[in-house]
Amino acid sequence: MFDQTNELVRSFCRVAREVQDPVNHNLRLRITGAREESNRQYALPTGSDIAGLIPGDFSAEEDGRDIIINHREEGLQRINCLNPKLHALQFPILFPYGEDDFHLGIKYNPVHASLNSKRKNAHINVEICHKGRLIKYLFKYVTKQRARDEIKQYLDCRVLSSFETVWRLFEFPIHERTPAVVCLPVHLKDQQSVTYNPDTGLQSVLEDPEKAKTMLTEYFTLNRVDPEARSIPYADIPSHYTFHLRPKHWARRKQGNVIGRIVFIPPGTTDVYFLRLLLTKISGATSFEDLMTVDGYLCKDYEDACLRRGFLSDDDESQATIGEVGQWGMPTLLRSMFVLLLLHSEVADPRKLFEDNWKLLADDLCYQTRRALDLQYFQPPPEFLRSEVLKHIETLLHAHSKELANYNLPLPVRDSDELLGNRLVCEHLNYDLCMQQRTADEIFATLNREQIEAYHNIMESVNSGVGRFYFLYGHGGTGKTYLYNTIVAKLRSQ
Ligand SMILES: Nc1ncnc2c1ncn2[C@@H]1O[C@H](COP(=O)(O)OP(=O)(O)OP(=O)(O)O)[C@@H](O)[C@H]1O
Repeated sequence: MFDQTNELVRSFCRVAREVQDPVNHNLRLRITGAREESNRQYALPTGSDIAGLIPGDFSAEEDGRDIIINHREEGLQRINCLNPKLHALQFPILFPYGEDDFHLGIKYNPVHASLNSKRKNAHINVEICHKGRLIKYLFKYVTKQRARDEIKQYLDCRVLSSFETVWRLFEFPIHERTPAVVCLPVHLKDQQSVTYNPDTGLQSVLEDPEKAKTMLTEYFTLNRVDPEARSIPYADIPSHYTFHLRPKHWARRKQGNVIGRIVFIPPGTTDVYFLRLLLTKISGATSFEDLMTVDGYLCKDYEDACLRRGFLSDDDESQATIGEVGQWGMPTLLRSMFVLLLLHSEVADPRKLFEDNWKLLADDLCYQTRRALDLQYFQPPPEFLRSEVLKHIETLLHAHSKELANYNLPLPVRDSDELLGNRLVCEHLNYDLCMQQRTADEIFATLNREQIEAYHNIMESVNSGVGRFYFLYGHGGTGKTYLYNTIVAKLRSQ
């Protein structure tokens, strides 16, 4: 592949052939950076910036990253490390087309690259360049990545580890997403986003019928022409149809497992939120007006249509919204959204909505409490977390001049630290449940017959709530503490 695609390799091979000929004894190959402007991602990289690409042992006699060529007549000739062709010579597998350096959109032929690496043709350049240590180094620097700020260097594409190089050359998957998700837009009539070239002029944008088409408008068109599509909700359309861009239209899906997701619109009074709500509930709409029409009556807006269809009479939609956002949103977002719902969405029973969802809204508070108390495994009591959520909601409501009482929500316990109980008790409750369970299981397996008998007696009393009083006695060193520890670990794990 290098012979065919890499200009530098071709030049070297040509010169190599020529120098075999005694007539061309004094032939000279010179590489010049004649390019006026470079499309490289990083100009003139320094050694410290490309820690992974410095060949050699960093020893005193190190000759930098220059390439040395042994010319028959003139002896050793140096190609300076600032020559932009250097990378293509040093790392022919990374820059198979003789590119100057890494840059966005770098040409890459994975089929040829992997074939080449299998055939090991990649060595040809290294031999010509007389840089044998390079091969050693490519493997050696696996353990020699001395990146100072690894994350930054990785993000800047400064470090390309040998694992990654091989991974990409062999086309192993970089990421996986199964099934593929198609994002479905929602917009009001004639309010879709349009991408256009500023040089073409706005009039031509307006006159282009394709610009007026979106997945949503074409969904309406599909419903007009395809009776089978009418039973499928907008969100499920990508599972059955694929969207083509030229011309824009939905066509029946022939293969592939794909799901659709309608873009999230925050709840509020915006019409587009209610349009989305209609699209999630109604199948087969043929136009925006069709969605707004209820029993032959054209409603004044989408909210009106939702009301007439009875979508806003209960809190199902609010519950579903919290449930949906709870899958991916942080609890802070959820709490803000809960308050937004209270403020704008006419929640019928705010108290029930709170009681059903407060645990979701408190997801981060357990962690925050642990950090505040510096007790890593402490499990705050539920009533404490519930009270903390209420405090957060109250603060958010205050920003809108509202009170918890306005929505019939319970009040938080003002001195909620009391709910946490005694600090010493908290410290004793600071244990990892899984670890306790493991310990209990491990020790239990080693108990002797008498210990097991005592264990079952005591545990039965605890589990049944009888609360008997036991006195464990025996000679010193006969395993009383051992048994006690087993029982404690078991009870703590519960
Ligand atoms: N079933 C068991 N399997 C393995 N080791 C055990 C078992 N029971 C007790 N041991 C070990 O025996 C030693 C003494 O046990 P332990 O300290 O529980 O005795 P004790 O009855 O509480 O002693 P003392 O009355 O002196 O406090 C400990 O090293 C403990 O790990």
